[in-house]
Amino acid sequence: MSSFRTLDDLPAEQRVLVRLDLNSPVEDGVVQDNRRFSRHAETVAELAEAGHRVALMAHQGRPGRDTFVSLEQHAEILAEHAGVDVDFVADTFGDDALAAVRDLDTGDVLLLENTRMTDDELPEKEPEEHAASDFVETLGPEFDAFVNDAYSAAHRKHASLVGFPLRLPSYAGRVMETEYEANTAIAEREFDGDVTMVVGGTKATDVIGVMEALDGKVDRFLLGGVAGELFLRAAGYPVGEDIDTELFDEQWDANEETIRSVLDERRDQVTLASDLAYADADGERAEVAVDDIVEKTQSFLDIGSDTVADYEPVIRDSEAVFVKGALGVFEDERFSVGTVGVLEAIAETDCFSVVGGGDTSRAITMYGMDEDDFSHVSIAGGAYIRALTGEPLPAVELLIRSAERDA
Ligand SMILES: Nc1ncnc2c1ncn2[C@@H]1O[C@H](COP(=O)(O)OP(=O)(O)O)[C@@H](O)[C@H]1O
Ligand SMILES: O=C(OP(=O)(O)O)[C@H](O)COP(=O)(O)O
Repeated sequence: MSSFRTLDDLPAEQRVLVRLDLNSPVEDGVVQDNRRFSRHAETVAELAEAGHRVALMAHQGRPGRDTFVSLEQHAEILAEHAGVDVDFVADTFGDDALAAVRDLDTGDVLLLENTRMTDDELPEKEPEEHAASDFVETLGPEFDAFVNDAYSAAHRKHASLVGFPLRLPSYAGRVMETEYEANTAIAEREFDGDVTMVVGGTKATDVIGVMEALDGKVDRFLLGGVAGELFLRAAGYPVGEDIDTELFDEQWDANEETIRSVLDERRDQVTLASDLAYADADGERAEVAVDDIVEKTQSFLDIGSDTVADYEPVIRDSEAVFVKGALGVFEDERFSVGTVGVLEAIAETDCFSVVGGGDTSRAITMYGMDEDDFSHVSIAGGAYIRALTGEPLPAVELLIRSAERDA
């Protein structure tokens, strides 16, 4: 079977360009520490200790969102976890970035600015087009090798993920290697009993896009979060439209056809919320049955308690449960009932369980649950459900192409 090279194959004393996924929750401008830092720190420490000259790239948020911030704080958090100094330069591939890269000595580590701050990074394009961008053509020649550790971003065809492997000998970092192996093994597993997928979160497009491809693998989908509201909207309920957010209408336009087709063709496999929660005039959690919503006047921020009670027995009767996305805004305790209720129900059973996503997996630690009660907790969300379909991840394919080219 074709495979990629790992750090075990990396020659000594390289100038290495490394892609991490440090995309993190940001609260009031403050980047929140999470498992992505501790996991990537292992790769960074290994490269520094081996005496390579290390320049790191990563993205944070999406342009236009509150989470789209500089990586300056990320350098400090990563340094603490890795136990090595991590310098930061507020530039992606301009003169300041090139000067800092050329200044690297053996064992030094430098973090470049948020890759999404260069226009060349987004949107999705073919690898050949990205490889010909100014970003890749300028930065690439400064290095001997490219290491991709960003498994959780490997479903994206962005310049920093698929452009550099066409220019440089490329290797998988330790996180890429272990997450790829774990998620591939999970995708290949067969289950005799029912397989349930809990679908929520804000990145509805990522999950809705793979629901059809998971046909035959997943018996039942339990819906919540933004994705769940979009399904309720398709079923005729006046929810899932933007009031103060930009989460719904754009994703509705992109996914309406697929949602309607999923509902037409496999309505009995999809369970929608029967009630939703919102903040009332006093700021208290209030719940309403979806049948009683006549007009959309407020934002819904969680599934309701009756829905949690509907979902619990389905989880108890499942042989495997996959979670992608939170069922509500669990960071606010008032709206944690759905996410925590469902995760606790999973933890109490002995079913095979996987919880994925940078944000969603954080609920486990935030609410004092034990990670050992789940079979696998992945720092990847969209990449892990794409892997479940058996479809290749673009950035992984490019690592394999690089190994084949240099064989
Ligand atoms: N109804 C909702 N409205 C707004 N945000 C929601 C809602 N339900 C869940 N969320 C948010 O979804 C986020 C997780 O979504 P997403 O980024 O898609 O997942 P992950 O990063 O875990 O892959 C959580 O941080 C939670 O606050
Ligand atoms: O956090 C990520 O994905 P995830 O939320 O599916 O785990 C990745 O960093 C990809 O980020 P993106 O979904 O803005 O391209």
